[in-house]
Amino acid sequence: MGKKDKRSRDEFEGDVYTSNPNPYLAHASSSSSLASAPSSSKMRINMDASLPPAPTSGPFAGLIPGQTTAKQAMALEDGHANPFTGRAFTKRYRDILAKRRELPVTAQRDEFLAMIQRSQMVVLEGETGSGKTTQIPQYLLWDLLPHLNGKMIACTQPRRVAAMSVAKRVAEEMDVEIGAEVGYSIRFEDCTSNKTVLKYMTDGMLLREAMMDHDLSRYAAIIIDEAHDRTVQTDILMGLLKDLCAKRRPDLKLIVMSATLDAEKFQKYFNDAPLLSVPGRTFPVEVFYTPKPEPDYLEAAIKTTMLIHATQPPGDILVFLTGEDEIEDACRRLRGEADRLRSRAAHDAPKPGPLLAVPLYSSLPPHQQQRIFDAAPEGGRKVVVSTNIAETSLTIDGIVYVVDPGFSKQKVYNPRIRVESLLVSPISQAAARQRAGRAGRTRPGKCFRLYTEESFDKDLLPQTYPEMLRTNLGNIVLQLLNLGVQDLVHFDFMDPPAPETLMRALELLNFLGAITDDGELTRTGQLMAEFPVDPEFSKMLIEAPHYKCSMEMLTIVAMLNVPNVFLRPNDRKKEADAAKAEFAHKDGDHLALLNVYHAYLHNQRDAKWCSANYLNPRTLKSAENVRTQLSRVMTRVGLPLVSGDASKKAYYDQIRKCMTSGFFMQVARAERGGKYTTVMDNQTVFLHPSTCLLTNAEWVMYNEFVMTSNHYIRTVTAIEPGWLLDVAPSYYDPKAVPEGPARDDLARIAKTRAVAKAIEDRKNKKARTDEEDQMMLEQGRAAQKQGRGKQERRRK
Ligand SMILES: Nc1ncnc2c1ncn2[C@@H]1O[C@H](COP(=O)(O)OP(=O)(O)OP(=O)(O)O)[C@@H](O)[C@H]1O
Repeated sequence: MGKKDKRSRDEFEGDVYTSNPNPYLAHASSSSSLASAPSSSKMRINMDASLPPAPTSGPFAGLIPGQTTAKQAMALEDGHANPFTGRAFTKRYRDILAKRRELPVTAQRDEFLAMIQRSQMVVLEGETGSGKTTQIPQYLLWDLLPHLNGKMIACTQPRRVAAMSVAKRVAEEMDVEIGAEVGYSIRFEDCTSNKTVLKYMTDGMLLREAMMDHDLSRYAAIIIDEAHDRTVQTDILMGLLKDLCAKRRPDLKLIVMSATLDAEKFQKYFNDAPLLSVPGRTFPVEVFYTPKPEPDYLEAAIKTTMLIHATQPPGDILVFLTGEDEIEDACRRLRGEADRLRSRAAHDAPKPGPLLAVPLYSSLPPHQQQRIFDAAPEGGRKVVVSTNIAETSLTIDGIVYVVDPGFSKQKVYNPRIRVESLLVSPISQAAARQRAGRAGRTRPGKCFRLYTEESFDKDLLPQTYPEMLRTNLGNIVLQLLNLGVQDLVHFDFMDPPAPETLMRALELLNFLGAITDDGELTRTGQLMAEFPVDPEFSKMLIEAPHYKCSMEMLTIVAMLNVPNVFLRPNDRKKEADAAKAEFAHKDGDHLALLNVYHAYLHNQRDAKWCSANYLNPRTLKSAENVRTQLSRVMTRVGLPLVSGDASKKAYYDQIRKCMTSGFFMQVARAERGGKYTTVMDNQTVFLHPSTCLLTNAEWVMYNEFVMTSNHYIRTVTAIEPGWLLDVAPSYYDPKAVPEGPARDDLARIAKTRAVAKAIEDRKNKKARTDEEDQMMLEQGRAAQKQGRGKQERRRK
């Protein structure tokens, strides 16, 4: 038994600590713990009221939370039985354990523990594959033993697929069932139980939990992984947790893990927290560059992949592309090329093996994403073609080759014209290193960069530009307000967003009725924050019962929150367009989406029916899933699920009007020559060629602004300008609208309405006066009659 251990034993058995070097226990008040101590003198007493007494028997006997040494923990890991389950360790566990002990991070287990036992916050920087994501949470688990006080350890990931797959790996490493001691939580899926002590989750899920419980009291420690990714959610979590640690949870441990050399910036942000650098990686990765720039990265990626397949020793391939359509297209082409290669192989030459091409992108349902872990075909190869969601934390066993064209789709936001778009842009050097790091995890690897070395050095930014600085903040501001952060201007952002972007977000929320003029969250705002979608969509859902179209709005919002359902293969564009026209609605694309969804259900979700109609069955399935989740939120917050009468003329008007209540800021008016002008920002735009709109609508609302050589508006529906005055009277006060035909129209409608109202008022007033005259007349007659009656009676 170690020295520390012996001392703890002596002090714990029936007595109170007198001196405690552990900051985890340091803030405890002795009187409170004494008062709550059981009378038995044999009971161990812990000074921290938030921690239960450490056990005197069983596998964890003698371990004091926050004081465990690596040696003690490793002795338990090496033991006969799993201390968590009581079951004997399996052979597979021991095999994996041997490999884990070879990871670079193992050498620094003691150093890490000493740091986290001394300091509330630690920044950890390590090479890809050094063991951060899988090992550090387990080190903490053995140290804090959070199960002893019913708390958990959380490890956040920017991406769902990583949270799920790492949790599964760690459950295997700990020899427990996934969902029991080790679990994961991602949007729309919670795989945890009351046994869970280590939870991998997306940063977005932890933020949602923080809305319910501002102190995150269920957690003993939180690890923010892949902090260098700098997603908006990660940045907000860092700000919130920093504040929480300082003000309300001195007992909470916080570890921020990053793969890059930017660790100093994190260290500084976290009040000069100690830094642990983990050098070294698992296996070497050889990097190759192209001698000259490639004119078409997609073609180059396919060519390189086929070349590897035809000439390189066994091993699977991971190819990075930018989006769903491109990936599906590449998978089809790779399958075709591989088949051709096999059929063309000379009789006497060795035949290249079969090739399994698997796509990976965020909108694929989770079970389909899991296909990337399928084994390669016998004697052949697996190629995973993925967006940058495979860039971090993922280990796909068998990947030896990485093909990196150097691009990804990135958000860009222009607050001046309030347009957010996804643009294919060059990745950063840090992202390129991450990509290369997907090889060399379970054996040595090779990375083929489809750009020159000079380009890597000179053209790629060292770090990924924080998402916070290039995104629309509407949803984030709503979340922060719901988390109780009132002073957004002074919120401790690592990189504060541009004031104009923040102002635009506040303006949007104010016009949507989510916040007051003083920036306080309204009841509508609180309801809006419950929905995991952009504020315009949640506003539509909240307004839906008023327009008697909750069911329709759920469908439309769900369909707009999944990728495009319409397929349009290059060689069958005409047929695909004809199939799409069958679903068209004269008033626009949103109603066409409603038609598609109804037809999908009517045809029993049949995949064959989908492909005959050029619809993507996977996307429709996702839409159904999103719709279910949203309808659960509506029910939970008490919004009635009502529907109108589709045979009535007003039915579609009500739906369009409800959509306008959310998207009134995205409206354009027709000009001559098929052009439109956005009403408030005066941008000239065209209807996207994909539109189903069949009328020459003068006024339209749109969902997306697409920037190419021309500016297009996509997913468009005809609206009445008068609705704008109904749903957003102050935004569309004609005085606030820029001069031009739109303003003239609105002013004319406002004036006509004012005149009509005046006439109505006068009519009402006249009706009132006539009514009053009539009443007085009748009263007079009655009085006369009464008077005559009296006279007669008197006469008699
Ligand atoms: N599912 C798995 N199958 C086989 N080996 C795995 C698996 N997951 C992890 N490993 C092994 O553990 C090593 C460390 O993985 P881990 O995810 O902890 O690294 P990391 O330092 O967090 O890297 P990164 O920052 O790139 O995610 C891998 O390189 C690999 O050898």
